[in-house]
Amino acid sequence: MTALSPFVELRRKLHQIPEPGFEEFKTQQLLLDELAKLPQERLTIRTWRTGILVRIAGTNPAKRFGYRADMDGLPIPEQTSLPFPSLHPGYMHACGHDLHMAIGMGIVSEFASAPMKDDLIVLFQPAEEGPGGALPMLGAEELQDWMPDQIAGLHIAPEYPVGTIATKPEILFANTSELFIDLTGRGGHAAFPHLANDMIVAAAQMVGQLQTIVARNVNPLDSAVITIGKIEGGTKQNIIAEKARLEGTIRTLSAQSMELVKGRIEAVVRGIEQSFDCQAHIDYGSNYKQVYNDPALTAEFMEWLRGDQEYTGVELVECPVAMTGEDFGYFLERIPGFMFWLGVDTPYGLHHAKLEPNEGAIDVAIRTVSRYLRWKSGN
Ligand SMILES: CC(=O)N[C@@H](CCC[C@H](N)C(=O)O)C(=O)O
Repeated sequence: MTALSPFVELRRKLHQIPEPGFEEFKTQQLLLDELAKLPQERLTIRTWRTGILVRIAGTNPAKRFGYRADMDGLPIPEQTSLPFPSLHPGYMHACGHDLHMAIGMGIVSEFASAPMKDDLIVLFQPAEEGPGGALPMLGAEELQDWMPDQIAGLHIAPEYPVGTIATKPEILFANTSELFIDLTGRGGHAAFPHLANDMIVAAAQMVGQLQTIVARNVNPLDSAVITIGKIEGGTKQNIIAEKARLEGTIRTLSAQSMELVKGRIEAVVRGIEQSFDCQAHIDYGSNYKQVYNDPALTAEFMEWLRGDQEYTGVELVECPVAMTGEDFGYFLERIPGFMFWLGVDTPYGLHHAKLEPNEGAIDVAIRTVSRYLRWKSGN
């Protein structure tokens, strides 16, 4: 039996301890323990909340390159057949952040042993799935004197084969806003609906009406999504529900469409309040900026990948924009750089309980990002 790469082993350990955003305590400790095993001469390690910032000093630095990996898991009960399943009931690394961190550690390890000319800052960032760690990390005191001049990040892509990298210049991922709507009416006996205001019926109406916004209000040549991923309401089958809560997310390609969609949501909610004689409260939770890849740097990276194919073995795909969100958009708003998809070849999509990414992608990413950074740094 061939030995596992240390970064595949690390991914498996991380996979077993998925944690919610800003509660990545065990994850942070595991990463700190792994960092402590590396040659320390060029490393400086800082923690920020549950995140970690690592500087790998270059041999003759003129620039600072940045690389970011996100850390949090999702509230999904795992249904994979993996021999190393989540040990945290109801939580799973179902968005690949376990691979993202293992790749980040592989990149630190590469440059800790054989530094490049320039400095490298590797950021292990909490809370990408929510409430968003990128924006507060950018404002963190710990980052200010290490702010990168250029930054990159990746996300696993179930639909591409291992060995594929997919990206594009300009917009890659959508603008996002979370959406929480609380409805309060009047509860009562199931047999006397005329004496109550049923918030289950109001919530059901609301879901249907919200779906008309994308179909009827957004320009069909633009793109938007409203997904309600969770509904809560009621206490028992023969009690009319006094309260209901809808939880969802809004995605748009333009900032203007986000404003339009929010305006229409508010109109729909006001209508429900009137027609059901109830109170509604909207909370937009956290909002992420679009992921906008720097056109020149992305084109250069794509060109480099094509030229370096015989060494990296990577197949480059110029992909379409996706309606996924990523708080990495905040890094890209401040620092020129790009994000790309990394093929992990698995039939189940992101946020699915059966997601089983092919771990062969870990070494592909470490090798490719390291080679690219050395090339950019001139060694
Ligand atoms: C890559 C990915 O799946 N990202 C998440 C980001 C979530 C943002 C926020 N919590 C929201 O739901 O709007 C995604 O769902 O796209």
